[in-house]
Amino acid sequence: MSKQSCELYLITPPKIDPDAFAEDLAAALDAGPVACLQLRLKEVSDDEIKRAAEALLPVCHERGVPLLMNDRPDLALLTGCDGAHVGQQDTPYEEARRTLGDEAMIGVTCHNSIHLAMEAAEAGADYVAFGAFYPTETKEIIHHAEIETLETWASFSTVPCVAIGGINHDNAKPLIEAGADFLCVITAVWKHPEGPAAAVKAFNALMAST
Ligand SMILES: Cc1ncc(COP(=O)(O)OP(=O)(O)O)c(N)n1
Ligand SMILES: Cc1ncsc1CCOP(=O)(O)O
Ligand SMILES: [Mg+2]
Repeated sequence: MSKQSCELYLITPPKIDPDAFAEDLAAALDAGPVACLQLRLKEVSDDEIKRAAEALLPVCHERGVPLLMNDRPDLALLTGCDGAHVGQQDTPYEEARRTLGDEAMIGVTCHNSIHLAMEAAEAGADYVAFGAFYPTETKEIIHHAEIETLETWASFSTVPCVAIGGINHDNAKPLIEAGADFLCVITAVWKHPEGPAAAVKAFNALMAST
């Protein structure tokens, strides 16, 4: 079967008990293809992030799923993550690349800006992320993204683009149709009423049929 053109990119819930979450994660990853997981824990100690990475790395790697560290290329290196995601206020892309080396996967937040995305892509980013597309309770949103930005990006760049922000099964289709290579999701997977595995299945069914 050929690979579908849009894939699911998961981020961890904002707060986790690493050992308990490792079980939810295993169930989610076993439910269908997931391209990548990002470990995103804000306002916790480095030790907590390291403990979480230790618990989640084997779950991801046993299933061939790369684990990216949010914000902290230094901790990505220390814990053996496969890469990092950096925002415009975080470690600059070039420094992240120097820290992690050529093989690492590094993504960059570009809000709604083709200009930022071109800078990131020219510098060597593995993907550019646009968002937030829809209202979200996960993060206070300053930058809102338009679906046309995905279309514009997809029309001329071969660097993959990620769509993020309030994405759920009911609002995802236009993002897929606009050319998003990845849908990045938190709430609609981890808080799905039927559980994360059902959510992963439903996203994959939607992406396969769009
Ligand atoms: C895939 C992806 N896209 C965007 C973000 C947001 O990054 P940033 O703007 O640095 O905000 P925080 O996530 O650090 O609060 C992301 N993490 N992942
Ligand atoms: C980290 C981040 N960056 C832009 S929106 C967002 C949160 C996405 O979470 P959710 O899928 O719960 O809306
Ligand atoms: Mg950040």
